[in-house]
Amino acid sequence: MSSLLQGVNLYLIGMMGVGKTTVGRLLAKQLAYGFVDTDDVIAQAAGKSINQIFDEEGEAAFRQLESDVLSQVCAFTKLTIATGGGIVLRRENWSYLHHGLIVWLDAPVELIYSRLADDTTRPLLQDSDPQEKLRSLLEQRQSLYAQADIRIAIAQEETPEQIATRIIEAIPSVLKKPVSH
Ligand SMILES: Nc1ncnc2c1ncn2[C@@H]1O[C@H](COP(=O)(O)OP(=O)(O)O)[C@@H](O)[C@H]1O
Ligand SMILES: O=C(O)C1=C[C@@H](OP(=O)(O)O)[C@@H](O)[C@H](O)C1
Ligand SMILES: [Mg+2]
Repeated sequence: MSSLLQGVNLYLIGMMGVGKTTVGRLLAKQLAYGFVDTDDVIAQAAGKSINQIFDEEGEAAFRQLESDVLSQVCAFTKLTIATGGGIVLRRENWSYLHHGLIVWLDAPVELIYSRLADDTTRPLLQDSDPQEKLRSLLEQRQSLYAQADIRIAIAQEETPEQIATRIIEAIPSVLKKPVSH
């Protein structure tokens, strides 16, 4: 698979809680790729948590940092990159994402909510009705996520290992060269 990919980066996109960070790390290992999580790079560079960045600088400043990180990582090859759920919002980010293969991890809001109900690290979910907030974020973003090269629909009870395997199995179908006439 690594030889088929020829070093092309894989970008995982999708809603918060869908498993981009968890699956991305496994996927990188399986492909002998490096692993980057854009949120981790942002937090390390800023010297504070994502919550603190949102609190102290606001979402717009976070989105700028996110674009800056993405523009830098896309210069490298052989990476699996777990993005933050909102990376799809800025048009300029798509020009970076399209340097590689874009994989959308798609799961129902109920599954995501069951994972994040007690989570305090997602500033956008610190809301009086987090499940409704997830619903409205997904509604705003669904058509953007759908621009990915590969969609992986995630069912309840699927392990991160099973999801990583399904991604690897889906790659050849999008790497096929078009038939020349
Ligand atoms: N396939 C899975 N099955 C069960 N729990 C999972 C799975 N993938 C991720 N999780 C858990 O869900 C939470 C969110 O996962 P994470 O990888 O941080 O998602 P994202 O990066 O998309 O926000 C974490 O607690 C993680 O351990
Ligand atoms: O959906 C979003 O807008 C966000 C998702 C988070 O990352 P994960 O998708 O890894 O949770 C993080 O970037 C920030 O809290 C904003
Ligand atoms: Mg993540």
